[in-house]
Amino acid sequence: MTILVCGGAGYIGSHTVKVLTSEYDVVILDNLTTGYPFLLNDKASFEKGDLGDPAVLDRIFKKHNIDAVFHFAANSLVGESVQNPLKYYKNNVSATITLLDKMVEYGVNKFIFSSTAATYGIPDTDLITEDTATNPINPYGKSKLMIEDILSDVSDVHNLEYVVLRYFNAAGAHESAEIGESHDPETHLIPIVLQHLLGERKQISVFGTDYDTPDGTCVRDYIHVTDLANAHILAYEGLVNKEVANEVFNLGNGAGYSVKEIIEVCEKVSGKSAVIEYADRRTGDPATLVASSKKIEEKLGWKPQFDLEEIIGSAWRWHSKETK
Ligand SMILES: NC(=O)c1ccc[n+]([C@@H]2O[C@H](COP(=O)([O-])OP(=O)(O)OC[C@H]3O[C@@H](n4cnc5c(N)ncnc54)[C@H](O)[C@@H]3O)[C@@H](O)[C@H]2O)c1
Ligand SMILES: O=c1ccn([C@@H]2O[C@H](COP(=O)(O)OP(=O)(O)O[C@H]3O[C@H](CO)[C@H](O)[C@H](O)[C@H]3O)[C@@H](O)[C@H]2O)c(=O)[nH]1
Repeated sequence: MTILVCGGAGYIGSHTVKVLTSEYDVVILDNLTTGYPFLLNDKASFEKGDLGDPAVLDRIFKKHNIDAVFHFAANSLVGESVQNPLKYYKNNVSATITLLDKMVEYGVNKFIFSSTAATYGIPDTDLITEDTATNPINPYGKSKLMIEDILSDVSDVHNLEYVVLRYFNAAGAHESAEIGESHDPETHLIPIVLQHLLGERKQISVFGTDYDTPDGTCVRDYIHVTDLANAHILAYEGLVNKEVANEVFNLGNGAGYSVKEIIEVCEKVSGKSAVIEYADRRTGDPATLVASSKKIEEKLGWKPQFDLEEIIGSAWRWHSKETK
């Protein structure tokens, strides 16, 4: 079995490739716009190119006997998506349509799609299930929901089966500390706090202290990147074994932690104290986003293996190594 991983030189894609290569042949397609050569895996073939380019896809589908596509490649900065919506609709929607078109043409009929909690917008519940209404409030979340809708329509008339995985807050690094989270600019809380504790940033800003949460700061559901990687493999095997088809699943730990709590755990793990600036709210941040992942537990037996301290511990080992 050969799996094409679009975006395999990025954060979550590279961790999934690491798990996948123990059992499957892997081809990575990446244009290295936000991914890095050092995240590429020696055991996988690498095709440099853009998934919006039909000629690149022709080359790959002719050269490799692809059985399934895992699609991580996207732009995913919420603020940037508001400033530059066309970039998001072009890369996240248009390029994905090109990919789906070529999959249909070449008869590649299994697809695992990276979606996001941002599809829910500002939900009116504290525990989000897949039945919670989707109401994205920025072009990034909208672009992901558009692909979810397109997948549903395409699978009605073509031989294409898919699983949509809506990740909550991906965090942590591989246990080897060989790969970990690398974004430039980094906007995610945990790497920012750890980079500060390693002396790379003067201070950290807490965006908003007046939310309707126990300590006034935003609550999120942090999920280890290896747990996300494992969910992809279960989803793929579920498609192959006909246990699931054309389903949407949340992926989170089911526990919410506030920004203040995250900083405290980072301080505990690192043994260092943070310099904190309390700042205004960041536009578009919902107060609380916590996932119910009961559906994927019941249908595919997925269960997260890592708790918050393990997530932050693995990230700390990665960032400490990266800083040396
Ligand atoms: N990081 C999170 O917390 C999070 C949460 C929810 C959803 N997601 C989704 O998960 C996926 C992976 O996120 P990540 O944090 O690993 O991002 P990332 O930026 O590290 O990885 C994306 C990869 O895709 C590549 N890429 C982008 N556009 C491409 C194109 N047109 N052609 C070829 N390659 C292209 C980039 O070079 C990069 O290697 C994204 O789809 C993102 O929207 C991430
Ligand atoms: O320097 C910082 C960075 C973040 N935060 C806060 O920490 C929380 C988590 O922020 P992140 O940026 O780490 O994560 P988000 O919850 O904003 O983003 C996650 O969910 C989004 C959808 O809601 C996207 O899917 C995104 O890729 C994913 O990481 C938020 O309340 C944010 O305001 C700070 O206080 N200071």
